[in-house]
Amino acid sequence: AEAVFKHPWLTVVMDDNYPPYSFRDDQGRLQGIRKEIWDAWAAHNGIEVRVVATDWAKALAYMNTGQADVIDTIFETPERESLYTYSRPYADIDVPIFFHQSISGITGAENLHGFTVGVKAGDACEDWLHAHGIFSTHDYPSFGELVDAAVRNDIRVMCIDKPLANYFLTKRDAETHFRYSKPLYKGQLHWAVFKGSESAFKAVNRGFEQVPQTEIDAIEKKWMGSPLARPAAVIAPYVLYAMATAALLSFAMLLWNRTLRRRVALRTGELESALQALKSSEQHYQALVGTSPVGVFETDAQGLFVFMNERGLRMLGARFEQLRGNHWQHLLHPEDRDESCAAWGASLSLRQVFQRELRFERIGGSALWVLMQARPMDDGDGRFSGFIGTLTDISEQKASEQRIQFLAYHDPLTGLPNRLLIREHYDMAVAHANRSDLGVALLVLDLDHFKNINDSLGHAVGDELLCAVVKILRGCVRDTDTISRQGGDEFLVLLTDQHSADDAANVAAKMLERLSQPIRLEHHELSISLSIGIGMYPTDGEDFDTLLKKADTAMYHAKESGRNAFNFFTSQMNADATQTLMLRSGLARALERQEFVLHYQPQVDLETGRIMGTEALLRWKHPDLGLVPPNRFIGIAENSGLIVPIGEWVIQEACRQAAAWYEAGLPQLTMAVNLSAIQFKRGNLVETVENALFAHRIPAPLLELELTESILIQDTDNVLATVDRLKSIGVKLSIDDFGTGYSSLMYLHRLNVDKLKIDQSFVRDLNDDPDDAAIVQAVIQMAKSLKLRTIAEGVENSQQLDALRRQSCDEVQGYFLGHPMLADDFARHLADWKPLT
Ligand SMILES: Nc1nc2c(ncn2[C@@H]2O[C@@H]3COP(=O)(O)O[C@H]4[C@@H](O)[C@H](n5cnc6c(=O)[nH]c(N)nc65)O[C@@H]4COP(=O)(O)O[C@H]3[C@H]2O)c(=O)[nH]1
Repeated sequence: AEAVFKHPWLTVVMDDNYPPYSFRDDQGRLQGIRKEIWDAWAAHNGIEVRVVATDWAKALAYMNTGQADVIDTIFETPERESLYTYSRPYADIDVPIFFHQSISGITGAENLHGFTVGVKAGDACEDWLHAHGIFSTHDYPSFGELVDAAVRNDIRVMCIDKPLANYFLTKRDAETHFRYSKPLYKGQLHWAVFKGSESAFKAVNRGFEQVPQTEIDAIEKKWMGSPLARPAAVIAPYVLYAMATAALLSFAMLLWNRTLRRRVALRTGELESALQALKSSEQHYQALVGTSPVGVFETDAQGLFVFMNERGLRMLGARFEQLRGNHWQHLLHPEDRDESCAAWGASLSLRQVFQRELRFERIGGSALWVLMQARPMDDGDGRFSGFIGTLTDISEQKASEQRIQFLAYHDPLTGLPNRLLIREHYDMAVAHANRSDLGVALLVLDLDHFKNINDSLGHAVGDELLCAVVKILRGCVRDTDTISRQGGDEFLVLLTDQHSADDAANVAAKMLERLSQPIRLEHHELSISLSIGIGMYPTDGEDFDTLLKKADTAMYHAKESGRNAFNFFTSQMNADATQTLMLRSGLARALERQEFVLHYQPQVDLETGRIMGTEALLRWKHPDLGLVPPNRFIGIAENSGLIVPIGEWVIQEACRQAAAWYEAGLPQLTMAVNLSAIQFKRGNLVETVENALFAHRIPAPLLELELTESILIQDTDNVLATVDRLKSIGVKLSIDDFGTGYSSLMYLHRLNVDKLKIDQSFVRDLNDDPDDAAIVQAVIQMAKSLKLRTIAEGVENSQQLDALRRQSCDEVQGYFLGHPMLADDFARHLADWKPLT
């Protein structure tokens, strides 16, 4: 040994602060396992061992400067590997991070960033931390001081060998203030010699072989209570508790782990089979939806389509790209939109199933009837997530329903409404007539001798004829009227908006006239006539059945009176209608037959009291009816357009008469002539007037044209233009019946007229009705402010005349001053006239 070692003794250097292996007691004496083991080594080998126990850094320095043969209580680290040859380890040491209990979550080096880690200077842990990227370390000269700093809270984290920490913390009664992580690494305690001192190494090893194991075990047991292989046993009882708890915990953990694993396995199995079930149910669902005979769709919470199966797409004639992101309500047929949207809104707010028959508009625009059923869905958290539903095509069902409905209300042969439907239409027409103060006519039509055609030519020809008749009848009525077939050869016709019985008579006459032409069928040409009975609402009855009965009676009268005729139920109407017919047919030839004549009514200037003008009033000397007043035929003439040539004749004749009077030596008079609205629309009014004035050399200002308000309210721009042209010729213009219309005031400032004619309805009660008096007064004042003259018509007595004079009316006209009379009579009237005083 002496040759092997530097001296005749063995120098062993070690840490003096590494309990329980090596440390100093309160008196400063060296104590611990390693000291006693080296004592035993010395005793068994007869070689002195000088143990130099000191601060670890110094111990290293002592060794490295060659002052010791052996260094003990040393850990093997990579840095030291090249320096020493190590003995087999004699103890396993955990090196964890100890941290203050207020800190949580430190499990290893990865959590140490941001902390200053306390270490003992030169300790292997420092090397380890640096190697693992932790450089914020703070060195303490000894483990004791490191622990003291931690107990003082100077540092809160320290890296320290577990036995040491336990030893110092227990000594300082601070073990419960700290927790520790799992070991950063496990250190192993060795003794070592310098590399190259193999002989020394062997000698020391051989020396240990001399020491019986029992003795070594005894030493360790003395300091630790159990051999060193169980290092924790050395330390205070709490460590035992901790270890027991840890053991229990790890057992519990194991058990829990195992249970957990089993549970996970079980759950995984469950999930896998659920997934499998889901996959197959998804496939089922896909197959079901794909082959479903109904449309299946899904919307999101906003009502936008997110899915539609093939069938649904085919029904709608769409590709899904055309629907995606579209609100389903955009597809609704406009007529169904409002109600369907309201019903949808209600289902949504009540979270109820939506079910409704409605129409969609296909992509091409055609209508599709569907039964739509949709169920609101939620997203599992109770939030509405959209609708899922079906669309069943019910177009065929609807078509047959409509067909049944149609047949319930229509005649299958002609497609005309039957009696049920015309009855409904009647109620609507009556309601409308009441609102607009008009009448309704119900006509019963029966084809004369239709039975003969059926019997001789067969039912097929009869049917063909009926359809042809319907076509002709349709051409005689307006769209708002209704033609209905009652069966056989009988029809009903409902005429709406009837101003008078004349309207109905006109239609009936038109029907008779049109049907008087032969009807061409496929193989035959047939002549047929009609008998028509007319009932008027409200004159003849108010309810449908009463009116129908009366129209029926009237129809039989028409048949009795020789067929091919129409008949009103009321005798007066019959008479009127007959007369209208006569007038209509006679009017066309009245001009050429020179049946018209003008009567003249004087107009008196109230300032002078003289007759200064006359109004030409048309009369028709009917060969059968005698003298017909204009109110009976002007309307018919206007309807037929005959008013244009008749009106032209009036202007010519009035001018001719004015010239004749002038030539006969009568004073110059203004000649007032009435114009019809139709003359403004058709015909060349301005030219007519120019021609007449020119032909008879009448100064234009002597001709006064009377316009009615009805002229002024239609086609205003044209009327205004014509009025302007007439004015530019120089003729005078007056507004007839002023005050009876409603728009006259509006036109007054735009129309360049000369005179207002106060309607006789205001004059009639001038002295009895204060309202009329006020109106007359107002019209006169307004006219004055507009610099227009006024003439009051219908003056029948002196009281009216006086009142008008008091109100400063300019002119008067009426029976009191002279009835309308023939030209010769007028000339005499004029000659006999005594100016008013
Ligand atoms: N109760 C009563 N009536 C009086 C009195 N003085 C005159 N009359 C009547 O009142 C009507 C005045 O003519 P109007 O307002 O232009 O109303 C005229 C005019 O609008 C129209 N009319 C007459 N002649 C023509 C014409 O040549 N062409 C056009 N388009 N319409 C004409 O026929 C309407 C009726 O003419 P007439 O039957 O001649 O009826 C005339 C006249 O006979 C009176 O003191 N008391």
